[in-house]
Amino acid sequence: MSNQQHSSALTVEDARKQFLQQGEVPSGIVRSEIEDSWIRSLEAGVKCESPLDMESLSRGGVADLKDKNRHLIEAAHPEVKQLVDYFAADGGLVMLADCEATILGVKGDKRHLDSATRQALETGANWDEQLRGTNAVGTAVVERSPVMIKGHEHFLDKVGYLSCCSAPITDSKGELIGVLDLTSPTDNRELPPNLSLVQQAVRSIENRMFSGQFQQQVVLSVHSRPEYLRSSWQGMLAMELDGHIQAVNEQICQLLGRKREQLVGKNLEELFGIRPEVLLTDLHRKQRGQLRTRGGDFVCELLHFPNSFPASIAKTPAKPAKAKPSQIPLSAPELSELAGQDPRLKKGVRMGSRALAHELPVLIQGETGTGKEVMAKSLHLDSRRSDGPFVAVNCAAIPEGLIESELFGYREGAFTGSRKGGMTGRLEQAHGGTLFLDEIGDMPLALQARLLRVLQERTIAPLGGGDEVALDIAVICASHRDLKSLVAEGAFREDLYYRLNGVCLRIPAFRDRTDKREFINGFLQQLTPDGRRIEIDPVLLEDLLDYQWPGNIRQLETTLRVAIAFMEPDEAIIDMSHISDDFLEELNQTSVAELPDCIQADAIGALKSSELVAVQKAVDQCGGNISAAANALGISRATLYRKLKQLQGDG
Ligand SMILES: Nc1ncnc2c1ncn2[C@@H]1O[C@H](COP(=O)(O)OP(=O)(O)OP(=O)(O)O)[C@@H](O)[C@H]1O
Repeated sequence: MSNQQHSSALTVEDARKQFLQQGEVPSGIVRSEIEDSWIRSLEAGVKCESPLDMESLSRGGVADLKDKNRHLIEAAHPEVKQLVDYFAADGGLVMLADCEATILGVKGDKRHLDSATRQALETGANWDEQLRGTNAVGTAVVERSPVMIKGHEHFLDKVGYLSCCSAPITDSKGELIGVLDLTSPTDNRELPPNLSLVQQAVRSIENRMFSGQFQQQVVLSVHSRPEYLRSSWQGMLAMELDGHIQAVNEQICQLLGRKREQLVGKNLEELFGIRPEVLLTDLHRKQRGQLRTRGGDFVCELLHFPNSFPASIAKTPAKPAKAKPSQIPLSAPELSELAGQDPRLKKGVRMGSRALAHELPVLIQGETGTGKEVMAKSLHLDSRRSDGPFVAVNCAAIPEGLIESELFGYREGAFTGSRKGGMTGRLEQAHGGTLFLDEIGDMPLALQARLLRVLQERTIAPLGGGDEVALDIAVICASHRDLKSLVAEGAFREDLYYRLNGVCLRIPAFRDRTDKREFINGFLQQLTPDGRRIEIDPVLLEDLLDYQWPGNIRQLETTLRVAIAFMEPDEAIIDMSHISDDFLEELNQTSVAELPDCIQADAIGALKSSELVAVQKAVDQCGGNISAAANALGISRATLYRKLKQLQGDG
């Protein structure tokens, strides 16, 4: 009988016994990673027959452990919850461990476990491979890769009835920070632990932590296929506004076929041949950008843009907000500053502030990026509730199935999978302060009725019953959609519309503001990092004033920030050279589009045929007067300026 035939008749348990007796693992029975782990376990002196006695941590010890790993625990919460919902009903457990294989939390159905295992899987128990031998959590820590350990592949006899899958969780530097694990009894044929499920959950956790860590940077979602953008398979890249790459996730390294150190510290342009301001303008205007490499093309979307408010204009409440000690103090401009010099806005701000003072709700309407949320914050900070919390809920961003519990909260045991201790809803969190309901037009109809009742009665009854809680809140709502039309279409309750619409404050689109020039100049100073005095070239400023600004102040902010980032330290004037080609193109289109058709055709034709020579000639003929030359050529000053730059570059 050949060795191979002999060994294939062996069970994993036999193979392990044989290994322990003879010091060699019979071939063909277990995977090489199990064999390696058995050898390590033996060398560490672990005994297969050892009991599962675990030293349990004191309460203080558990609290310290959780505190040390709180970012991981918080980031993993949604995936742990989802896996528990999916997995626990069939006897599965979901575990989170730290980077040393110490359990941070176990959720799910423990009925299938014997009492020793139950105790060994408490928070604080350590599953280091050196102590417990081959096990999914401990072995994943050693291997730094996902592992599945089935039945008697475990080194300890006592856990031979379990099957487990673990995947390591790493931070933005690729360092191990924890392990996620799915465990169930081996005889569970319904839902055996699934390695790809754990890996997918881990990618989502890592991506969430990545986004949270780079609040002051631009964060991009990158993939070769657009359908994978913003998914757990997305590549992620965090960079400064000048394109300096701060961090990348593992997926982008795999997509690009590069190591982390070949990407971090490099410049976007160096890697992808695109200037950051060009990419950012694309992302802003078209929501999507393209990154080209020799290995192929990638698409990207903007996940995060650096936090907007410059400290210089931030108004911070005198006393810290009550909501949570760790909360970042709310900042927003003074109301007078916000209104600027636009008479409609000034009136709106005055009315909004009075409405809140008289306990009336405020409805803010305006196009996207006009500053509805900023306005809500400023109104709150100006109100008598400024010391209380400001709680913002974006009704469009919360999945329909979650919005009810998110808003109204629930009591413990309200439904299967509900959190222990229940959850305080956002309405209750806003008690003593202001509730800001953004994109209220997207609230499902069924919930509109519930919200109406809360606003009428000023009390709230969380899901799952219990006492009603009195609410003292100011309510500000916002929508970029016309709520009146939604009412007419039957998509928004009329009674709620009238209840919310104490005062309707319409923020004008930026292009319609009468104080654009002052606003741009003032805003520029606020955005300038070190108090440097910066001006905009008068030719460029005129073009900016003529532009339509479909993304309103948000788009203006990006444009100015990008321009500032591209100024040399000794430059004091922003001109066309600091503006991306794409955005210049748009400025031109606006200008050319304003010309009569025949002149437009002439201008474009002239430009294409005679090119730069004609440009130089026109400028010379006009004695160097750019505006006059642009007029003569029938093109905008922006285009002319760019052509001149090209000429100078060529010369
Ligand atoms: N008056 C202002 N002064 C300075 N910055 C502003 C002002 N108004 C808005 N912004 C900036 O513009 C951006 C968009 O503002 P905000 O999110 O309040 O707009 P919004 O109307 O609520 O947008 P959306 O409808 O897309 O949610 C933010 O980055 C904000 O900092």
